[in-house]
Amino acid sequence: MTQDELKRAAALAALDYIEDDSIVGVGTGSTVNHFIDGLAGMRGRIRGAVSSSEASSKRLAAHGIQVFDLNDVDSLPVYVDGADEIDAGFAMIKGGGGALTREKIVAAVSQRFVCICDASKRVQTLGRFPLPVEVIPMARSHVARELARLGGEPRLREGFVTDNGNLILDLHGLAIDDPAGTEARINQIVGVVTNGLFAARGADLLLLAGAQGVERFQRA
Ligand SMILES: O=C(CO)[C@H](O)[C@H](O)COP(=O)(O)O
Repeated sequence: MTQDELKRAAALAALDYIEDDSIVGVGTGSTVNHFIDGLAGMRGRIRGAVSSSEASSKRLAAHGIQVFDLNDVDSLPVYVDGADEIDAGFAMIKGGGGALTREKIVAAVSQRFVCICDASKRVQTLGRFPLPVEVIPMARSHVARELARLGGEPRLREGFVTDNGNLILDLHGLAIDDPAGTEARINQIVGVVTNGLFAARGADLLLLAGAQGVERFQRA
């Protein structure tokens, strides 16, 4: 199977966790695009979705799925999203698509985070994938200097502006032994909106697609 076929298999497995009459939290990325396409088949059974990006909102709307403003929703039973890396403790690096801040917000109001991935995303230690950090534009150089002090090499994502009008610094070469500590530490730098470590609020369920099919792992 190709990587895209594996992503699709993981995404479709997540449909098992969607409750009738619910509003679904929806992430961003190529794996989630398969999930949205699958969700279209449940259109009459769900109330709609809360989306983590303009791209996902557009795709949901194209399928006739109503997109709710998060401010009009108190809580979501399930949030479905992909990841760039996930470790054994279900901490993740996310934000390869630059939607990390809205993803973190929607995940925060969701009762259950269902992570959908192909098997290549599972790692021993987070950090081979560059860690995205969303930054207020005027703080770009200050934040880059502070990130460099942590030991990594920050690189501006050229030509990219987030849905929130901010910039992304991708932090290369940082071995992340303490995901929760690193997440908190980077978020304390003035000018950082948030970073792509999802450790304080990691995944609850991992649907991992490999050659043998989709394996389901519940967070201990
Ligand atoms: O965090 C994300 C977007 O901001 C994505 O979930 C992550 O980048 C994985 O993407 P893909 O499903 O395309 O491999």
